[in-house]
Amino acid sequence: MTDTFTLGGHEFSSRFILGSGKFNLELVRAALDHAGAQMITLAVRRANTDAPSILDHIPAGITLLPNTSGARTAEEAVRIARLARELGCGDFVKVEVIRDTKYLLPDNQETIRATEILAGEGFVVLPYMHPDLNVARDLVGAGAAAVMPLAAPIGSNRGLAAKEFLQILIDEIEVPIIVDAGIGRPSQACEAMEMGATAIMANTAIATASDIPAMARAFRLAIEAGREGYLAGPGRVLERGGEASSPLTAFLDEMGLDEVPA
Ligand SMILES: CC(=O)[C@@H](O)[C@H](O)COP(=O)(O)O
Repeated sequence: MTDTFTLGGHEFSSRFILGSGKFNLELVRAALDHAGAQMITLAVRRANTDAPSILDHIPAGITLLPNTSGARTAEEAVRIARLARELGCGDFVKVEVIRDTKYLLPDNQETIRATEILAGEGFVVLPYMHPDLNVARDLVGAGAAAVMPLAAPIGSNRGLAAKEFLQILIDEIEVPIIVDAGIGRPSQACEAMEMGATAIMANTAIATASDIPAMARAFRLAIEAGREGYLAGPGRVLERGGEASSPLTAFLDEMGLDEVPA
């Protein structure tokens, strides 16, 4: 049975999504051919101005995820999302509302407002958010199809800085959790998947690698390994100072023996 997840009625088997902060054709090709991406984000402001458009290089069958990057308020995000739809980019939208220009952290409150309006207009809304349980619940209540909490600031390659809070969302929120931003290494993507994330969005880690196709492939393998590890149900971890055990101890216990017979 294939292990898939569904967003807005579309089924995805790939759990890697290419982000669009740094965008070029080599990266798009690597994401498709080596990372197996089935969804690629697109900054609408670029789709609107680039000549030739990056849109010409995304094959049919790949789901476009236009984002609202550049928006500083809910209203601006809504306007960008509507423009994306008019440009023929489909009904998916990644809501990004960012007022802070230093750390590029999302404005959770404006993101909730934009999500509510766009979900009401029939968009499949995937909001980029700072990982906060109350906000995630509000986003689900506002109609989000998934939530996209950051792992660390965008473009930082710093990994799972928000790990504790991501785990709370994974444990408590019923829509897919797509860990976005800051994932810098395949091992970090693997760890997020082992924690139970639904999928990973990454951009900078691959875009800034020395060998882009090789890093794209490494991400695919890491995400698949993490997912398999999660599904396999990782074994328990002993508390520090806990009693160590080995297969031999268990065997001796079963035999009712304290030590190996002479
Ligand atoms: C919010 C945003 O722009 C992200 O989608 C970004 O594209 C991915 O983050 P990284 O560049 O840190 O991987």
